[in-house]
Amino acid sequence: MKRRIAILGSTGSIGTQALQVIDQHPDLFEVEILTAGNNADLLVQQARKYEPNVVVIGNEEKYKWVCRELEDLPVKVYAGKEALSQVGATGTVDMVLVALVGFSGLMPTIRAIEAGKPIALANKETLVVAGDLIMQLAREKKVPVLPVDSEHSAIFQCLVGETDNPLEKIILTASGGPFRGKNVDFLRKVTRCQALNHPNWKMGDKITIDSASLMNKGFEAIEAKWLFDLKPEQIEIVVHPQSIVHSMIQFRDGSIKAQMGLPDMKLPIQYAMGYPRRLANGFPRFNFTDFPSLTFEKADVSVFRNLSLAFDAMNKGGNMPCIVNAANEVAVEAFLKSRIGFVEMSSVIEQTMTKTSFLKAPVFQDYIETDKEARIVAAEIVAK
Ligand SMILES: NC(=O)C1=CN([C@@H]2O[C@H](COP(=O)(O)OP(=O)(O)OC[C@H]3O[C@@H](n4cnc5c(N)ncnc54)[C@H](OP(=O)(O)O)[C@@H]3O)[C@@H](O)[C@H]2O)C=CC1
Ligand SMILES: CC(=O)[C@@H](O)[C@H](O)COP(=O)(O)O
Ligand SMILES: [Mn+2]
Repeated sequence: MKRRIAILGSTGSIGTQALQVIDQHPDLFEVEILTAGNNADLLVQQARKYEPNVVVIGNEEKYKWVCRELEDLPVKVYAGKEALSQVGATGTVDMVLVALVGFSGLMPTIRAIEAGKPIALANKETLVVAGDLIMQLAREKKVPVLPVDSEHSAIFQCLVGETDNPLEKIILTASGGPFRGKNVDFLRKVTRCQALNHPNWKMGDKITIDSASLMNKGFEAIEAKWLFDLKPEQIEIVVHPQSIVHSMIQFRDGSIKAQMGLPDMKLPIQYAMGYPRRLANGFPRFNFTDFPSLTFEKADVSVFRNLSLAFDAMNKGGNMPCIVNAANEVAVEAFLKSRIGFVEMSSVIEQTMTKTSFLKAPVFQDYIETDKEARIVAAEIVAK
């Protein structure tokens, strides 16, 4: 039986690569649902090629156009936020790949878990915002949350066969982004274009800026805490500019296991979609002699302050990571629109952390309220 996949965010970097994985394995996977935010053109092209049962366009103004373009196909078309949240829970879906960006991934993930659907999770912000709630719900519903993020997929792969061996720590690798080795004065002047020029990965704009500011690595630490049930002090960050070692785990005897390969998201996407099987593929192979020097260095948190802000939030707990996520989304958008500079993103986040109501033990509705409040606070700081 083919595994029927819902791809939430099919028009993005992860979504389009997931479709390339499916192209490699037409005998194993079937596209059941595709969703887009604004990119109706690409959604329609994808729907014509993969003939899913359902498509959802986030932007309701494009609903009629998508309906017209697909009227000759037996595809159900829906639009809007509520449809996006519900669609993963559809009965015919076997697995939901959450490839949405930011807070928008939270509700669809919750609804899919509630419906008992295995999750392939690319959307790290969902775990940053409400990792306690998501993992608790997944345990209750006995639903696997399979990491797609390359570092977490690496750790997950290293953990296979190690259930009785507790971890001493994990070592998350960071490329260091386009500004590795630069100082704050340099960062003050960087442009949107420079920040979007990631050295190793071609990704969506938001995560690319997060990689440049190292917020991505801070978020990945929080993501790892929840996925692998770790204490903050068990999470180490190491800058590895070649992005070949995707991450490592260290056991109590000091032994370290690493997962390696070329920087290509199709592998972790395929691993999650095919889990527990490793599927054959024709993706390019890593060759050691092409990379005679794999290097490792410390992250400079005095320059890349977002990394320590994320660790502060993880240590503080409660709704603080949710506050940081909201502030970061506002700050990244403002930077991309050239309303604030690169370094100012950290100030917006830091101030939002002190000005938004802190809750030690938030419940679901608190996360929704916190997200709203923190966005207002951050937007006011940006406006000033
Ligand atoms: N790209 C990568 O290599 C990696 C990404 N990730 C994570 O995966 C997630 C996706 O990243 P990436 O693919 O790069 O992002 P992209 O920006 O490339 O794609 C995001 C997708 O989500 C859709 N979308 C965005 N906002 C909304 C919204 N409000 N409502 C409905 N749909 C929306 C977009 O639709 P449209 O374009 O049609 O508007 C698009 O399909 C992120 O959480 C990221 O951190 C993790 C590891 C690696
Ligand atoms: C591909 C992937 O998983 C990204 O999250 C990647 O980690 C970004 O690179 P950085 O290490 O520069 O953040
Ligand atoms: Mn990653």
